[in-house]
Amino acid sequence: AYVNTKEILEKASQEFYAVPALNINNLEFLQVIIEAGLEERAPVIIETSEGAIKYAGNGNILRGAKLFVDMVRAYADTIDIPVALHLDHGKHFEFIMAAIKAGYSSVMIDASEYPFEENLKITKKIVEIAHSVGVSVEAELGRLVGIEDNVIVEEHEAALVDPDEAAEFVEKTGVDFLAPAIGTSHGAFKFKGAAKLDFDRLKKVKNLTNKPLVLHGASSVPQEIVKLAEEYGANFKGAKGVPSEILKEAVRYGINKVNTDTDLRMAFVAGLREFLAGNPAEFDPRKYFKTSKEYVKKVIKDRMRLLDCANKA
Ligand SMILES: O=C(COP(=O)(O)O)NO
Ligand SMILES: [Ca+2]
Ligand code: NA
Ligand SMILES: [Zn+2]
Repeated sequence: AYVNTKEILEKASQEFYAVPALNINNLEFLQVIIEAGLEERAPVIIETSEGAIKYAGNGNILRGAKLFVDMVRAYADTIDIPVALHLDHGKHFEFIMAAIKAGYSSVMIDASEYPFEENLKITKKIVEIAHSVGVSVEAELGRLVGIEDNVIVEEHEAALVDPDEAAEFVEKTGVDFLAPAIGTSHGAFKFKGAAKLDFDRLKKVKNLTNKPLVLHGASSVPQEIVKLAEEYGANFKGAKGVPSEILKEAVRYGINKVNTDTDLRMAFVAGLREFLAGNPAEFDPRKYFKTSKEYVKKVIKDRMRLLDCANKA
């Protein structure tokens, strides 16, 4: 069934488990996410960035948004696990409105690069619009280090979430779920030194807001995938993600939505490289994505179990 993201996350927050939010750009990722959800009996949160919407619609934003809603609903309306579609890192009004108009379950308004008051004002406006038509809203406080949606956020600018600000922010905006920056970053090259998240801030944000919380930049960059891809010519030197143990701890302290994009991308390309190296004569796209899809599916199933949302559909 096609549901509102808030429904999935409120339940997760009550029962202290988390659901992976899985980014898609094409049909193949959607197919294996649905298969994984059905096999694990897990709720499914699918998300698309603004770039994915532009990509799918050949630059036409509303067409791209509608394409994803129609694809996701074609699956969701015919299966018995809950499925939600979320706009990830909505930064531009045009994309947020297109997602709402097309029928997304929820939208993120990411105004985290602005000062607090500005972020609050922008987020409040989006919440009013989205809530008026039953769409739920995610917002972000603090900034991730490293590359944030192809905007390089310098180390020194990286500002982790201020828990007291978070309480005021949630109170004044009415946002449904919140992404507190606690030390992660997007992409395959996280952390300068040892992987470390600020759990003290996380616990405070949870206690002060009592809202479902989102961890961005949560890919683990499994080393076996890195090695396999490198065996077939990839160059992923220095790739590093969030260790599983740290993810489990984050869930214990109140993270309920775990944004996962990089791990899916790396599994897909590792499978593609391996398949193409071993099948020089193959040119049927229903075949040469096979290994890629298997690897992506396994990453997703493992993560559903790790986050404890398996058998929670
Ligand atoms: O935060 C993410 C994904 O993060 P990763 O790059 O760690 O998969 N999407 O919004
Ligand atoms: Ca941001
Ligand atoms: Na998001
Ligand atoms: Zn993110």
